[in-house]
Amino acid sequence: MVAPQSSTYPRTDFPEDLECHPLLVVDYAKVAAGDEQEIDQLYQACTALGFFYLKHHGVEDLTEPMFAMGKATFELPDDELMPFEQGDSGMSAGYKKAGLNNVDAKGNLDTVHFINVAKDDALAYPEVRQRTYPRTVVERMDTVTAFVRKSDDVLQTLMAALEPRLGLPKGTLAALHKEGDISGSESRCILKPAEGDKGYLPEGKGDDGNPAAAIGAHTDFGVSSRAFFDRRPPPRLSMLHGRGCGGLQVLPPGTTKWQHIRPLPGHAVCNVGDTLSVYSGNIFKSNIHRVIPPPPPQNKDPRWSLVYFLRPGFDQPLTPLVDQSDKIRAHAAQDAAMQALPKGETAGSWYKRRIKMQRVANRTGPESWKASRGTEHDPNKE
Ligand SMILES: O=C(O)CCC(=O)C(=O)O
Ligand SMILES: [Fe+2]
Repeated sequence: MVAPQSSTYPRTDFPEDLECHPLLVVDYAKVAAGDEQEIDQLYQACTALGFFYLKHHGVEDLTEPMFAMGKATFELPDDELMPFEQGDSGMSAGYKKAGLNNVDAKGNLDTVHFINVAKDDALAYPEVRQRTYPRTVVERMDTVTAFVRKSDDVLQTLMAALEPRLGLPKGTLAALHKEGDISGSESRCILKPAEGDKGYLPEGKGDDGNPAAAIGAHTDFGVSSRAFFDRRPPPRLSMLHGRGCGGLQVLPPGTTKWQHIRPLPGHAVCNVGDTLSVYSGNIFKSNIHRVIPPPPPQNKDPRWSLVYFLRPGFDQPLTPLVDQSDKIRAHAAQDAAMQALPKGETAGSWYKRRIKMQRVANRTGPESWKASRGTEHDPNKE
């Protein structure tokens, strides 16, 4: 069945009867208005799976122009795109061509294209703070700037609402994610092309004989709002927007079975990433997730998604905020993953190592894959 949601994007529906992992729903408008019950719900989501749906977030009208920017970019010929490829040195901003990242220890290749725009570049435009971008991005920088600005505000508001629950003084988390400090914060438009389309790559075979992932199992770095938070360190908060296409899966703690996240119209999927989890002393969870080819009939469609990743300034130490909160100190003291955190990491060193080690060009064997995960210190994660 073709869902009549967008005249420019006909697609099939996510299967109604497919079993999915339920997520708590958080109403952004209520959190922003200081509704204590809603903030409790947000706190609960961050301490359990670290993933939740976010509604009434105000980013709704900014997503289709971002997908249009992505479409124009991915249609460019390779000789125009490749000069902006993110490269093998640990930079995320830029174009990432499908097939240049690994998705598992075996060395299978990813099948998705990214166009990542650094918050630093979007907000400072026309000043170049990290790098330059293809003309399709530059021509639409006002679109990108609006999306980055709004998404960043949403995630900063959520973090600020959580500070009292963590026992943190007001403004502690904002200071770690300060505008103007060079960081890994970025917008990301993702395309997994349909079979036969430009840039399509078939998935390889995993160890279990099933198709390999399109994006391998990982946690996010900071805070994501794609539909919202991801799992696997480095730290962050993210916000994810889809176009109704499935394929995102989570591996709930203590289980071995990957579970689908159902795409819900108008809802972003948000998740806590590694940095926010570490700052909280692991009170908040950064959960492992991945993207697989969407369940039929959506496996015949192109898969589009859009994420905003909020990540701390590169120079910020990556360590639990034990001096600012007794609650965090007490939690970190009895948390095995926090005790095993590598010393001397910054948000930047953690992030760059992970980006770098998932690149095919830097693969030495299963150990380089492991070094890209960010969870190697954590006895509770694979
Ligand atoms: O496309 C998605 O649904 C998830 C993407 C993701 O997890 C990521 O880019 O970190
Ligand atoms: Fe992710």
